[in-house]
Amino acid sequence: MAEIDFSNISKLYAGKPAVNTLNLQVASGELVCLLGPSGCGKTTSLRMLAGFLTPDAGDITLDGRSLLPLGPEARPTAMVFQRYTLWPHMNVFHNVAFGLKLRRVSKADVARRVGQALELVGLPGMEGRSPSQLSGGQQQRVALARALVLEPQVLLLDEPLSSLDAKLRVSLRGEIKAIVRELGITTVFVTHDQEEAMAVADRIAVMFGGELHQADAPGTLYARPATREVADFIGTMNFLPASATGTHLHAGPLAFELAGEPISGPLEVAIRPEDIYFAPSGIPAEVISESDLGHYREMQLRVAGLDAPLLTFVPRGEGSAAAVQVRRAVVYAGGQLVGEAVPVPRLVSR
Ligand SMILES: Nc1ncnc2c1ncn2[C@@H]1O[C@H](COP(=O)(O)OP(=O)(O)OP(=O)(O)O)[C@@H](O)[C@H]1O
Repeated sequence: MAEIDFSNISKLYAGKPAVNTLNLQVASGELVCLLGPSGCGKTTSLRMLAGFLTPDAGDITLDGRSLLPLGPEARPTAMVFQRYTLWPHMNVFHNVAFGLKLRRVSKADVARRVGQALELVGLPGMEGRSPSQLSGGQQQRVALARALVLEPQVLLLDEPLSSLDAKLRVSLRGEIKAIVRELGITTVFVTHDQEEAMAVADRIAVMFGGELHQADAPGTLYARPATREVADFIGTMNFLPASATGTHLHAGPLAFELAGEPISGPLEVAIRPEDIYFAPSGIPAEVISESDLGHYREMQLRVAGLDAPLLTFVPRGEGSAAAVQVRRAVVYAGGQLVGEAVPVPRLVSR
């Protein structure tokens, strides 16, 4: 078991909260990504969990026991940092073995565990190499082996892939996911890259300005962003001002039925670009710009009755027409999600 609980955690710098009343649970064996723009408090949260920073309020527990009285070295956590932090004068073996030696593990066990850890990260037999003889990706694998060899209950990853090139990032993130799954190790992974978070996480915790806005599975986060900020940050979104009467919503010529409590007043309807499609029976629209992005086309549309253009993604091979329809939308009041909405077919006047 290794269940983490951030309970009402706050951290202030010069009286300003870097993390404000964070409540977040990470289940045993779960991989949770902390995601958000620069300065949102994700690194501060991770460092409090690791013991490098002390919270000003709240508690962090592991399996119900507070971690706060323990220094970093006494916590059952191991961290991998953004920059390869290998000791350049030590070979791979000694880099990975370092923590075990501090723990007075026997020589034979050190050799066995280092061998196993290197195998796990795909670098078997590399013990004798010096860090300068390794690529960036290999160095980060060694850093991962150095963390895993300690058999921590909790693995902490602080932007571990951000100094690698794009292709390598994609392959290594897949490997990290597979390794932590195999080991069943509770993992907290900090990233500002939403695609990375979507690809690796069981759940993503999205933070803005020190506040947690939503912690959900990637699919849920994408389909039902809890706040307008999450909706804007994750993927691409069209926002339209709308008004409501009960469960009937209007955004210019678009009419929706809200699946939720009746509501009144000003709202915003948010529509993913891929949920806008060409349909001859839809609302008149004109393509004002278009870019071919390979597997799909991105189009700006001027839709009759709407002030702002709508962005749509059109799969390769699909044609366009002079009218559009909407598949689904999500609705925000005061920046908070109030529900999903489905379009009401437009009555065609004859
Ligand atoms: N040592 C410090 N002294 C003062 N302010 C700090 C300190 N460390 C962080 N902050 C502030 O706390 C807030 C949260 O910082 P944090 O590093 O946790 O954000 P982050 O989401 O990890 O950002 P990034 O992706 O840029 O690392 C920021 O406003 C930052 O400026």
